Amino acid sequence: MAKRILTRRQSWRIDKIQQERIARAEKREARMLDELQGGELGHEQEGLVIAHFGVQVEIEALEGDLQGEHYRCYIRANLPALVTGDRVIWRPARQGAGVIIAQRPRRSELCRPDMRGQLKPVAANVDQIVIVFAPLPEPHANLIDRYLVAASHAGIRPLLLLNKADLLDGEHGGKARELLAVYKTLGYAILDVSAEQGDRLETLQDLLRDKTSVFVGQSGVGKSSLVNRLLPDAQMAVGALSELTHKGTHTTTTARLFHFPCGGSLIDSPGIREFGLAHVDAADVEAGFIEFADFLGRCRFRDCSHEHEPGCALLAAVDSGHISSPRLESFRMLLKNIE
Ligand SMILES: Nc1nc2c(ncn2[C@@H]2O[C@H](COP(=O)(O)OP(=O)(O)OP(=O)(O)O)[C@@H](O)[C@H]2O)c(=O)[nH]1
Ligand SMILES: [Zn+2]
Repeated sequence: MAKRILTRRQSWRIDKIQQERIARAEKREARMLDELQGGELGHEQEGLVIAHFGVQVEIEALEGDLQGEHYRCYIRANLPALVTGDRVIWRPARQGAGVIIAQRPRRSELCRPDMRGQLKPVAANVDQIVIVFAPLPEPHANLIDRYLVAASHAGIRPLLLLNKADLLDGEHGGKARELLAVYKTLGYAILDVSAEQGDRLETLQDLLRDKTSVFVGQSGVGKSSLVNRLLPDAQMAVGALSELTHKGTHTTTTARLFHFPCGGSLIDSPGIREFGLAHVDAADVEAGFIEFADFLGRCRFRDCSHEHEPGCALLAAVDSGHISSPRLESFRMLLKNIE
């Protein structure tokens, strides 16, 4: 893409347009704040972003008399973009409205490419990525490995969750049983449950407590079934969401934070469920394959493809049983996709 060189006159005009735009935004903000406060704003306090709607966010008050209540807040023009899960400082105004004053630093970010292919945060402060798979549809190790790489890249702990455990002993259970064993050996947190039969859901609830989680995984593995089990009033929450966005036009795209009755929170949206297919580079892939650490960089050839080369440290590790061959296959596939 050729960079356009601007004449002095053009760049002066652009500056002027930008200044006018900023001035307009400031005026709008001042008017809004005037309207809101009618002279009075409550004191500054901690809040949690529950959902985002254009220029407004829905926040939950985290302290004081208002704790647990939801407010519609305006975002000051000088603030960075906020996303679901952000911690903020805000001030209440009248009638369930308020103003965001500041954004707290984020512990973590989940990002997805936007329509222009640029990586944008969609959720903040997620502690755990629950990677759901099941005996049916038959799991692809490669997809699970992609999610693991993405989790490692985001610095967020993964939990591997095998749903439909009731099908494990049936004719379709073979592949899932094999994967269960592979990831257990690698030391990942892993649990098998059945959303339908309710098996081991209390153990899952324990693993969700005190954390903010997202659920990801292939279509049909039972994410909705699990969420419905864990969040009996999710339907109600979705109704409230439509009301907030007036005509409910944004209901399917914006992420929303829910509290599990048994403790812990969930951030969910169709977009978030597809997380993990975002951009990562070769170093991210290498870092995501934890059992490869001792062998990477030890191949005889620097540009080793780990397919057939003599002196390949990864192939040797497969031979000696330190790396499983499906993991190596999946590693090669991910690297190939990046190229
Ligand atoms: N046998 C069995 N079936 C289940 C279980 N959990 C969910 N299912 C079934 O699996 C199918 C898919 O479940 P969903 O919850 O819609 O899966 P999903 O991951 O949300 O799928 P998408 O919405 O396409 O992403 C449904 O027919 C469920 O009834 C389970 O524990 N055991
Ligand atoms: Zn090699």
